[in-house]
Amino acid sequence: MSGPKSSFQEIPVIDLALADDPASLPTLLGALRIALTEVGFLYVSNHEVPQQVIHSLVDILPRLFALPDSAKKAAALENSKHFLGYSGAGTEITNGQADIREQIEFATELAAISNPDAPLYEGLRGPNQWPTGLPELQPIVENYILELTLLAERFLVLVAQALDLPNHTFESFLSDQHRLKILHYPAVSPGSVGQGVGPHKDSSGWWTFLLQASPPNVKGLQVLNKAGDWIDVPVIPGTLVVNIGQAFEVVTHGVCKATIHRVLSSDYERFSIPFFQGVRRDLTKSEALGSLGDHFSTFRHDAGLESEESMAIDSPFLRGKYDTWGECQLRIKVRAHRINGQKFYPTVYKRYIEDDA
Ligand SMILES: O=C(O)CCC(=O)C(=O)O
Ligand SMILES: [Fe+2]
Repeated sequence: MSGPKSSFQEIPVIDLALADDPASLPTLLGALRIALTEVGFLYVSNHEVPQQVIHSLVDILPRLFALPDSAKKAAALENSKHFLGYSGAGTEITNGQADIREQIEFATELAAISNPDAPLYEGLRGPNQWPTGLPELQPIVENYILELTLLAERFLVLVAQALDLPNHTFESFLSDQHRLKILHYPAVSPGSVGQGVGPHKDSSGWWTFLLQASPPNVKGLQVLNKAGDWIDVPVIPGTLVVNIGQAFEVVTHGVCKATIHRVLSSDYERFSIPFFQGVRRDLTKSEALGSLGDHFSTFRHDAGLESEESMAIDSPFLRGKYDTWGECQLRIKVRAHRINGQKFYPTVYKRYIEDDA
């Protein structure tokens, strides 16, 4: 066991351009390994998502959220069995409290599953809903999802290398559906602070890639360090914020942590866009724990990385009664959006709501 682990005070920036030259790659991988095992949050710069793809999306946000209610309602999430579409501020609950943010959730465009024998969680797959009155939105969002899908895959190769694993180790955990949330945190009255989104670990994906889409003077995102202090994650133009999701924490046996974070509302409105790289819905607990267990047990013997907490993974996926990642996801969605749960998943609604595992 090493001494007390350093409690990070800021979020590291990983320059992906260093991967282009074999001479600088080891520097990148060393920094990434520290970010993975000691912080769980990082920025990436030189990520190669075309600036025009990002700018088009950022530019359209004010118009998107200024659409009339009727245009937003045309894409209402509560009409989607797949939990895709628009939901108003206060309708989503994190940590038992309503979040002050409105959002529109999209995903890789997929047809709904029609096989009645498919597991219930396959209902998460399905088509996007688009608000009316803003036809430019669809190609902009689709391009962005495509670029982020590619970036996220490239990034996983570096993560594998940083953790001494073969390049494509993590691809086998990915699903056909990645999800994108476009978030608007309205300003709260001057001087007050509200729950933009409550403290949480990301539970919907393998990794999260977040575009903070407001100017640098707009604060809000914070990360909890090991000493229990909230550390600001300021906007750094040209970067994306990248953080670990719970499935990755499970597969790495807690060596790489899904770090807790939150957003505080302020007297500035704020826009942000997390991309959640999807995890295979049929991934079971035994597969998640078994596949790389031996590899990560060697990390725990490595003096620099040994820690109690890395052995006690706190995960609803592991704790809960549901064996697949897909069912765990469906439960999360039903609990976050109860109208949809009641309407589309009546056979499991009560069980999921009452199960606080
Ligand atoms: O808006 C942000 O900066 C973070 C959002 C977030 O943590 C989430 O939606 O999981
Ligand atoms: Fe999050």
